[in-house]
Amino acid sequence: MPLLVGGGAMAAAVLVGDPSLFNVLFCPPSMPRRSLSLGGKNLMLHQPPKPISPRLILCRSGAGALDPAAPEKEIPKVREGGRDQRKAVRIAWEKLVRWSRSWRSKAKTDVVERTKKVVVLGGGSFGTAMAAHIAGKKAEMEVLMLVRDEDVCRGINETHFNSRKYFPNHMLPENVFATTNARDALLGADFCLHVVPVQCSSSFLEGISQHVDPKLPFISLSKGLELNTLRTMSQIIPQALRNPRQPFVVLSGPSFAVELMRKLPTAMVVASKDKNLAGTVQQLLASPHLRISSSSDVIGVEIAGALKNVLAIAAGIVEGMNLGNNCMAALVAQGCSEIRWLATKMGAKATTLTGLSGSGDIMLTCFVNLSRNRTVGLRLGSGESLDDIISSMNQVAEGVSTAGAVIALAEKYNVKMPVLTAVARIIDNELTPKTAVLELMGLPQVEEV
Ligand SMILES: NC(=O)C1=CN([C@@H]2O[C@H](COP(=O)(O)OP(=O)(O)OC[C@H]3O[C@@H](n4cnc5c(N)ncnc54)[C@H](O)[C@@H]3O)[C@@H](O)[C@H]2O)C=CC1
Ligand SMILES: O=C(CO)COP(=O)(O)O
Repeated sequence: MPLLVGGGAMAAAVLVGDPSLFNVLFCPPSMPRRSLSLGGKNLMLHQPPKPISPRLILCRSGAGALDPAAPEKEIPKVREGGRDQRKAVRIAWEKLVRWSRSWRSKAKTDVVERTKKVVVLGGGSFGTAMAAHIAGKKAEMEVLMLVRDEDVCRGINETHFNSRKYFPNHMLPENVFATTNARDALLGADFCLHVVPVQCSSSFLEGISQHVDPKLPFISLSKGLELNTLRTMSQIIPQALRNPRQPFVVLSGPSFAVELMRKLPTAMVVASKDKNLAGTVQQLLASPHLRISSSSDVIGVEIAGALKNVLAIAAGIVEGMNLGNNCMAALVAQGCSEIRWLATKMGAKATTLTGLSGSGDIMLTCFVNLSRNRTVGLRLGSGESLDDIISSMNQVAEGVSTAGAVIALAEKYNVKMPVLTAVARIIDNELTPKTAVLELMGLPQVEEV
């Protein structure tokens, strides 16, 4: 008969299944009972033998938890060790600080020094936050936002606020300006930040391509896949500009615009096939409150950033349906696996998917209410229709369009993606959230891969 060690809630939950299947090994001192009544049966609870095999410890943790008679005289020794340990930790920290200082002393600052103008395509939430961030690096730098709306343009130039839809409480630096004229915006720019939603990026860029210098580095911040073509931004930008050599960098990671605007500590990653360009953009963007890592894994960063938005919708649905924390954790873990399966088949590195653009952004958007994609899911899970949700939103939720593209990609690469497919079916109004959950729970119990 199997031995169940521990008498807490987890053990009780296991026993509820079939108490007769277990012998219970009870761990004092927290539950000084000798018997437990479950399902009408009285179970005998045994004191653990001493010492107990660690293999038997199922549901208690913490040093000495299973040894109530741990000798008092050992305590001073632990305290001695504590002092030594604190010293070791201090030395390790000091080493880190020295390493960091020497690294910083070697860090180049010439990129910011020689940058005179940055153009930001897109005057929405993230475009505005990034414009303010870069402008904050050097007052003499001109940061020019290309926007569509004349009122927004006037507001930025005359009052230094982009307050029509975004950031009514955040004054922009004096060196942020706006224009509705693409030629003026792009003329003489050293870098271009692309922050236009993915689905309209291609037509938008085709319309301004005649003003784009073929050597102008494009830094893409848009996260998603184009619905019918399944293209990522690293494909959309050079194709729309008809220049396969347009310098390209993708910038991604956990970064809500509002927190960047408030200068809260944030970390992102830049990825480019051109290592020098990645390093240059890293220098351009890094600041005391924004850490920028670099990578060469463009496809990994792009796919992670696009798919996390679909997973965030799923997380919102779970929240909206009140399915609990166990369900949320299981769903997000499964979603992470699905993203890894697809992305690695497309050539992404597994390490990218556990980094800032993968796990980092998944944690942020799946678990934090500021996410618009999660909010879409939450409202779907609470019973609202997608049409009502979309028509009441004044900002983009990229996961809605990307969901359809993901399923086509999954088919192309022959990857099973139950959670992300369920999101696409719910968005297409072909499945209710409740049926989706029942069907997902009924899938075969398979080996973890
Ligand atoms: N807001 C955030 O916290 C973050 C957003 N992003 C990504 O940045 C991209 C943009 O997002 P937001 O700025 O937040 O969106 P938003 O909805 O706040 O703004 C979108 C901007 O794009 C413009 N736009 C829309 N359609 C257009 C078209 N056809 N042609 C030209 N411009 C058009 C709008 O006028 C608006 O200025 C998205 O791909 C998003 O995933 C990435 C990280 C963080
Ligand atoms: O990508 C984001 C943060 O990293 C923003 O997420 P949402 O588009 O869901 O708000």
